[in-house]
Amino acid sequence: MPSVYVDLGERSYEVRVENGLLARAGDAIRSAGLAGKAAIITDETVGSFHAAALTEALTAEGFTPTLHTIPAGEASKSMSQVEALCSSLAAAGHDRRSFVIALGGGVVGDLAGFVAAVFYRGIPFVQIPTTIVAQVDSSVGGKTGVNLPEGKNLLGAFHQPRLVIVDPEVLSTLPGREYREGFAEVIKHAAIRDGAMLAEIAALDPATRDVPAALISRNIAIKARIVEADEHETKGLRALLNLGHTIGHGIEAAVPYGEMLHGEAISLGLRAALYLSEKHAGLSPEASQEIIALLEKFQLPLVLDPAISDARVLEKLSRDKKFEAGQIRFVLLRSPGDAYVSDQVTPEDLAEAVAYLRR
Ligand SMILES: NC(=O)c1ccc[n+]([C@@H]2O[C@H](COP(=O)([O-])OP(=O)(O)OC[C@H]3O[C@@H](n4cnc5c(N)ncnc54)[C@H](O)[C@@H]3O)[C@@H](O)[C@H]2O)c1
Ligand SMILES: O=C(O)C(=O)C[C@@H](O)[C@H](O)[C@H](O)COP(=O)(O)O
Ligand SMILES: [Zn+2]
Repeated sequence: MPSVYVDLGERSYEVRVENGLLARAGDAIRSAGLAGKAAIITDETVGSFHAAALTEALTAEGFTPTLHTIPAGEASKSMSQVEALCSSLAAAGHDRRSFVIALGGGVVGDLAGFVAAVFYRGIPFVQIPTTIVAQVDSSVGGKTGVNLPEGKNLLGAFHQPRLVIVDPEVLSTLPGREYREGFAEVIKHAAIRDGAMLAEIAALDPATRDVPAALISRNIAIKARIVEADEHETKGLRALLNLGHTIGHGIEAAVPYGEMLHGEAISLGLRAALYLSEKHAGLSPEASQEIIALLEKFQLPLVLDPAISDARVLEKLSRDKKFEAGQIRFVLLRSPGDAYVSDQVTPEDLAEAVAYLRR
């Protein structure tokens, strides 16, 4: 199973993709050069399934980990949890030689990564992603942070992990809804950079809940190459990974955090981005439909709930981090695999695209 190396100079690291790797996590972490005291951060659900195996694997290698558990769900991606976790780490005797292990989905990864970025002004961390979203996307690239009531991911830091441990076997405990949402980010990666991957996704049978390890690696590699070229999203390339996220984040933040899963909101955001790509980027309706059919295949939402008002979505998305000095920067697709950042999209277009999601 191909592992992926993320080449970022002194911040480089390996993303190891291996079945059963969780049980060998202690050895993998030691081999990556980490030797201090470990703080495992997880959520209640993931912890109940996988924390014991991780603790055993670490103990077998001579680590003495402490366990810090948060409630499951997006509402935990908050500054109050950052403070609570930092206090918990300090109380457990962690210091600047310690390191954090994020065991969980994107919520745990973003939150624990941010804790690692700020605790004692920064300590190392390891990602052990347990959802598809986290294995193919959030565990790689070093974007860490939390939400504000005003919008998604508005506080954060770039802090690269020292190692990412991807064990596809941990996905066996993932509920169906979380399995399906993961494909929004997979379909996004195909749309941005790898049109041929759309056919591979189309060949999967969601009923089998299969997630081929090769598909996970392929997604990690797509993201890794983009992150290597534009680690801090200053060159207009990393912003491509935000396809579907301007309107998607607006929708995710328009309801109480956790009500809609990230991938579900991104599915709606992708449909809106495809609409604007047909309007401004010459995307063919056939290509657009090919991508929508995949979102449908994974039963992802495509129509916006009438209870969520357009005005609320537009207010939340107005804080999109890609916008600068009032200029809207929006990711469009010319064709599958060919995305770019456009400054052609107007506020009226955004309102039109949100309204389009009613149909
Ligand atoms: N940093 C990045 O680059 C990046 C990329 C994509 C998404 N994200 C962020 O990731 C978050 C979404 O991540 P997510 O979709 O993984 O959500 P999540 O972490 O909330 O996980 C979803 C649910 O699945 C449960 N779960 C996780 N792994 C499980 C397992 N193996 N077995 C059983 N249950 C399990 C969790 O307890 C949770 O209830 C959002 O906050 C999003 O903004 C960040
Ligand atoms: O890693 C990136 O860059 C991404 O954009 C990946 C996204 O899937 C992810 O949701 C990310 O957290 C969004 O970043 P943000 O900067 O828009 O908050
Ligand atoms: Zn995302």
